[in-house]
Amino acid sequence: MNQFIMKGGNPLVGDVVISGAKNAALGILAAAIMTDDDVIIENLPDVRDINVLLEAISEIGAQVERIDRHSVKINASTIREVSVDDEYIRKIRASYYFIGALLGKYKSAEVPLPGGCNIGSRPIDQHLKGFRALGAKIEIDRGAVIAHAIDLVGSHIYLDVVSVGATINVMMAAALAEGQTILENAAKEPHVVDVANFLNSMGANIKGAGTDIIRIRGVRRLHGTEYSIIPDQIEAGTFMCAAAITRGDVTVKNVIPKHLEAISAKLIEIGCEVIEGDDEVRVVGKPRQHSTNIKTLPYPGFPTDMQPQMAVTLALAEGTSMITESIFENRFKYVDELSRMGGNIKVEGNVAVIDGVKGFTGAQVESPDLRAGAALVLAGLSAAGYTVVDEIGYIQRGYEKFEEKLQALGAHIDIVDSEKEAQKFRLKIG
Ligand SMILES: CC(=O)N[C@H]1[C@@H](OP(=O)(O)OP(=O)(O)OC[C@H]2O[C@@H](n3ccc(=O)[nH]c3=O)[C@H](O)[C@@H]2O)O[C@H](CO)[C@@H](O)[C@@H]1O
Ligand SMILES: C=C(OP(=O)(O)O)C(=O)O
Repeated sequence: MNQFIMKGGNPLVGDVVISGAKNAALGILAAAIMTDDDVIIENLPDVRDINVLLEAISEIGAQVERIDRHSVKINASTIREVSVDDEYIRKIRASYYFIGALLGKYKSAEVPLPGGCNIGSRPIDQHLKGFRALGAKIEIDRGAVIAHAIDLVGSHIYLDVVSVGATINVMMAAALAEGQTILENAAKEPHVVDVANFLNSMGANIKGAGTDIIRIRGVRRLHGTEYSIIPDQIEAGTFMCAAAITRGDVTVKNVIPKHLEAISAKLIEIGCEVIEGDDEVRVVGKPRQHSTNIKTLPYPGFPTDMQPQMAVTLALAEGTSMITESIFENRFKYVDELSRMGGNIKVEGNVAVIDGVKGFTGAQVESPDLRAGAALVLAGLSAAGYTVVDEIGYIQRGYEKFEEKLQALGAHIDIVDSEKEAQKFRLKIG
């Protein structure tokens, strides 16, 4: 029963080095099985979802060699089966990337329907529509997607909704199809571009990633590569909000400031100082921060994965803010937990109306999902007294050594697994 325990009130001050992007790494690791050569991947975040995916890659017969905590060598020439399944892989979202990767390479895949955070209904109809357009036969049988093709042939595919997962998945399968695929209404997220760059470094011919039309000319085979993953936009944004929430002064390092523009713009709007460098962004929180309105949108809009952290920031700003969640309908589950700490947020449909309060008070709360959990930790860091956040497994799916990075910025936070340890923490902090 691991929990985060923290005593709030310290402004966070200092530098934090951002890890590799989880959501890019998940696509890249799956794509790494599309060649029989060695693939070396660097700047992998050491988080649970990545470790689950690596385990699954090794279970289907590929060789996975850890070079160090953040690098891995994969050789998939020994893959013996195209059926991926275990109790952990069912729980993560990115298991769906095995469909595109295996279908592209072996023209056959059997993968359980994906899990991931329970943030709304998360269909994969657009992924399947794309695979079918490439010539695959798809069935859903006993909770698994079963996909087969004699040959994959390039096609013109229009995605009905902008989907990160469908864009990456179809791009992977099309990379080894015959002829050209044109993917319209594609997602433009930095991780889509990173997976495309990775595939191109393996010999794929993908043009236009980062725009809404991606052209993929299929190649016969992909070769080995060495590739370093981009920094995590959402981890960086989370620490930027931590600076604002605690009225601190934090420089997030090893980032691509362009990827953070939507977040920086909102922090500037509420009165924070945001100073961009080449590969760092410094956020200086101000005693008086004010309200604003936000609508989550596909990139370059404001990311849904930053919505809870920004809501906590606005919950401590003067005035009334509105957040419209337009991607996932069930992403306000932190609201009840935050109200235990004194937050004043009302949700109607996909809109949260946030009345700023002067401060939070510590409480015992439960993390409902990954980003909501991180947001509650940020709330606890500003709250008077002690806060305990339960169900931290969600948070560990996507944040590497969250407590250590926060401690280095001066936060009083730790992980404890018993009341005795919690008591020890309280005695130490006083
Ligand atoms: C592992 C990973 O990278 N997860 C990210 C990915 O999730 P995920 O890939 O699940 O999200 P999508 O971009 O696919 O979903 C966007 C919207 O499209 C809808 N949709 C999606 C696919 C489909 O076939 N049909 C359909 O209707 C979804 O319900 C949602 O409303 O992008 C989300 C949006 O940036 C992020 O919140 C997640 O962190
Ligand atoms: C929602 C997220 O992850 P997943 O899609 O894996 O559930 C996330 O990274 O915020």
